[in-house]
Amino acid sequence: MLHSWDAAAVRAAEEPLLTAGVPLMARASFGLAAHVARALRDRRGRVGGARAVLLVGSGNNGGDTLHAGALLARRGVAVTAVLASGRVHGDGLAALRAAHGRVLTLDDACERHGVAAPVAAAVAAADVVLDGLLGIGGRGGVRGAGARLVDLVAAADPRPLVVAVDLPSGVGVDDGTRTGAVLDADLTVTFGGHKPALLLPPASAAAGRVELVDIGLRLTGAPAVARLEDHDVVALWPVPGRDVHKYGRGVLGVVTGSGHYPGAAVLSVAGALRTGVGMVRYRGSAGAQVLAAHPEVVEGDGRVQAWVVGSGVAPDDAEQRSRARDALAHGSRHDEPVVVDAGALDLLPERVPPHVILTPHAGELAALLAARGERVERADVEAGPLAHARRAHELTGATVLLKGSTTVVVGPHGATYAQADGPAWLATAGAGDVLGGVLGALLAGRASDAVADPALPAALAAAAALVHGRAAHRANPGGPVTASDVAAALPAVVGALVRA
Ligand SMILES: NC(=O)C1=CN([C@@H]2O[C@H](COP(=O)(O)OP(=O)(O)OC[C@H]3O[C@@H](n4cnc5c(N)ncnc54)[C@H](O)[C@@H]3O)[C@@H](O)[C@H]2O)[C@@H](O)CC1
Ligand SMILES: Nc1ncnc2c1ncn2[C@@H]1O[C@H](COP(=O)(O)OP(=O)(O)O)[C@@H](O)[C@H]1O
Ligand SMILES: [K+]
Repeated sequence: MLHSWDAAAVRAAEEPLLTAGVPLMARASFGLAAHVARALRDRRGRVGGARAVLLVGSGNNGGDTLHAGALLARRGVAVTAVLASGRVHGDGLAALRAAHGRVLTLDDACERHGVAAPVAAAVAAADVVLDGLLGIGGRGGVRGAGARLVDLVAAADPRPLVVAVDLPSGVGVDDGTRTGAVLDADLTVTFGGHKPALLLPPASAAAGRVELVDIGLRLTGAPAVARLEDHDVVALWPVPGRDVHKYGRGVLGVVTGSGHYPGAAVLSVAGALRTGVGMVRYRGSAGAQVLAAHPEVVEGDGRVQAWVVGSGVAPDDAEQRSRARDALAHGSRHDEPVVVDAGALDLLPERVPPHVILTPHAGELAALLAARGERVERADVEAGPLAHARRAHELTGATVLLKGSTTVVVGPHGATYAQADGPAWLATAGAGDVLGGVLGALLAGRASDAVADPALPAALAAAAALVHGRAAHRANPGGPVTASDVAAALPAVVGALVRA
């Protein structure tokens, strides 16, 4: 599992080490210089003779950058530091000057007249640019001279390699927001531990590849945001024991699809069956289509361990909405986890337990919040997925899985995941219906655990997103997929993950 820690946790871990005189900045800058040197070697065959530009802000992030620049200068790199502030890290600046690095400043005249010619020339000639404007001390986006530097580098042609120091400057460190100018990096070299912005959308898209430099921090306690990796899945998966029978594996009740959208029922059932479940009981108006596609499904009432409701349930299908409402009420009152998707999100009671899991996309989450009196539009959710998923969790009590290119999951006790496992090809109609089925199958298999441990539904939701994304890759590596292809790829993905 990949963990990330917020700025306060990182500072708390740094403090005793700094008091004890541990040279954290030397460790950070040494690791940074080593990664930059490797990237230069990969790109141009050798380190010596390369040209580097350092964008240097007023804090320790700029200090790391200046020290790394000094190390690179001693390896034969022509280093130019551009100081975006009149006040920069003194030791770092002295180290760079001692290593014969060049230093350019953006004085007041430049502030008024744009970026000075020597700066523009240095950026145009650079093989690599190190973004050390702001680190975990950044508040709001990059402003002033720094913002002009960001624009200058972003427009450079050919584009130099961009390395973000600790994290891309100006992103919301703890919430993953992106305000103002942000320089998209090819590589981020982060110190001590990942920061939430490196996992959370939309900021995570600016980080590029992320390398972690161990500077000896002891980061303990719960991470701010986690990301499941393949090897985490097996511990969460309801792998059947030798003597299990179908009812013991879990029965999933599915109330999805409608006259308008029978395909959603077929796809949600496909997701569940191919993830592995003892039995699917289908209730609803698309029974004929479901049975034609999946003869193993049982239609009608009967005992279930978990539910999936809402995918493809049309607003004017009163009968199917009433079934979904009943299932939701029953599941939230009893020990039956419920996945609530699409057409059932507006049927949610005021408060529900965390074994009710909402699976909206950004537009649906905005509508859910707006129905609860929040002034939110889809664009707001996209700009701050974590904050809005959290708000929905606080308002409803439900675990919230917010779909997107990176899927964000929020549950109780701070359980937070950000999964980025699927290709962009997965943005296709019906893919969300398959995901609902995957999650439903997992919950049916672990129903009593998911009720007993309020944080488990969030972990299972993250596992469902991981498997769903992997299945999209496997269905057609590097190319287009249909939702049916994704479902068809699930058994092999699950098999590979639980055998590993
Ligand atoms: N404390 C240490 O010894 C270590 C710190 N490290 C580095 O230090 C960084 C944190 O350093 P700092 O706490 O000095 O903070 P930063 O370097 O992130 O920046 C803080 C400075 O930027 C200014 N600032 C904040 N928001 C701004 C904005 N939007 N526009 C323009 N200026 C803004 C502040 O007034 C302050 O002067 C980490 O990200 C990491 O790179 C690492 O070297 C590890 C060790
Ligand atoms: N750009 C993207 N990259 C990767 N996955 C994506 C992207 N956009 C959407 N997805 C995923 O595709 C699925 C789309 O679901 P959804 O929007 O509910 O579609 P539908 O309602 O048609 O099934 C979700 O699992 C979502 O996380
Ligand atoms: K930075």
